[in-house]
Amino acid sequence: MKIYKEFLFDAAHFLPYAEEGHPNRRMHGHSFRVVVWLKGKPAAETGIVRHFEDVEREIMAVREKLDHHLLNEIEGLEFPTLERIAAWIWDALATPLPEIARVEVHRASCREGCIYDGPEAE
Ligand SMILES: Nc1nc2c(c(=O)[nH]1)N=C([C@H](O)[C@H](O)COP(=O)(O)OP(=O)(O)OP(=O)(O)O)CN2
Ligand SMILES: [Zn+2]
Repeated sequence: MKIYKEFLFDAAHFLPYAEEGHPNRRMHGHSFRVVVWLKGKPAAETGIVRHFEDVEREIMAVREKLDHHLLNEIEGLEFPTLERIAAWIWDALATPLPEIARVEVHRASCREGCIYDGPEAE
């Protein structure tokens, strides 16, 4: 069974590999919506896979590191594409939430997104 929790963040970034003069190379901002999925068997005694309070605490700690930051300045996000952001969030949550099964990062304004099912699914 899978459960999910969403969070939103806003951040600035630029894509250093873009051509000189390309808008992607200039610093700009986006609003992101992230969906974190956890997979497991609900415990017989509680009926839950993982308490949403635990999930909320961990994803808010991650959100704190991303929201209103320049993503390029964050270690591991020097090339802050949707793909890198999804993998970075996975890596940040994999230890505290080992039931993690998927990270979705959506950028609604561009109708774009990325789904990452972890390193073993690559
Ligand atoms: N595969 C990917 N390609 C691109 C990514 C990415 O993360 N993965 N990111 C970008 C840039 O972030 C770019 O800003 C997105 O550009 P674009 O789709 O042109 O959207 P806008 O910046 O115009 O969107 P707003 O509506 O202004 O938010 C490029 N490629
Ligand atoms: Zn961008």
